[in-house]
Amino acid sequence: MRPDIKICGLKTPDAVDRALKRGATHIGFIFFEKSPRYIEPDLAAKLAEPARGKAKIVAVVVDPTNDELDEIVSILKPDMLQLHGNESPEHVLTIKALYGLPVMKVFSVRTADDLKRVEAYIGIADRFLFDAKAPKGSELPGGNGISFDWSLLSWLDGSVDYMLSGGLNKDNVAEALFITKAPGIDVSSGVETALGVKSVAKIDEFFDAVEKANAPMMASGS
Ligand SMILES: O=C(O)c1ccccc1N[C@@H]1O[C@H](COP(=O)(O)O)[C@@H](O)[C@H]1O
Repeated sequence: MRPDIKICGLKTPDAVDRALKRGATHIGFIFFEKSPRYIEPDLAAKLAEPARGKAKIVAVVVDPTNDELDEIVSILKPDMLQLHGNESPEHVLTIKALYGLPVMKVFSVRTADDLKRVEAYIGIADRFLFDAKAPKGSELPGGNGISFDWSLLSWLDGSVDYMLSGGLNKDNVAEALFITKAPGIDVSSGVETALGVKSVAKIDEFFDAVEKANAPMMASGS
């Protein structure tokens, strides 16, 4: 089965259109002001309109205040919140109770120990997202185009529903899927020509690579 595919950090109608045409299951908008992918909620709401009912609209936030969430949720009306900061299990529960939206909680991974934190969120977060740890000095908690050791995910309980992210691109996504069998994948900088600039050609190449990786094996010699 093809994994869920999230294209994140969208800022233009052509990139949204191409992601939807290629069958993205999720599209993400970044509400972290230091990011080159930051977007105002009202522009995100306009861009998201053609996606409603076709792909899940995901609002990506980092240790958000209730005021920030009030604004984003009321204007964008997302289908899901991606919590990309250090939100505690209690904070995740509070956010879910306040907004009634499913939450994808992000974990930054460098070693197997980083996966131990997941346990405290089981039954609380609706989905998990595993990203690489940001390099020292980076202002961005995500969107750094860096991968982690995908084999670490073999330590996860098989029932954990997650998306894999961090430095995925057309050249490595097949290997990432082969190693992890991830039920979902998420890409941002891997489909950009410059920081924050999405490329429809690169979006196409990414989907082509996933489809190729996912195609049934042809019986050799037949
Ligand atoms: O993309 C950003 O600028 C960003 C900012 C703040 C939090 C998350 C962000 N992006 C997320 O990072 C991962 C991986 O991105 P990449 O493919 O390695 O560039 C993805 O989940 C984005 O949602």
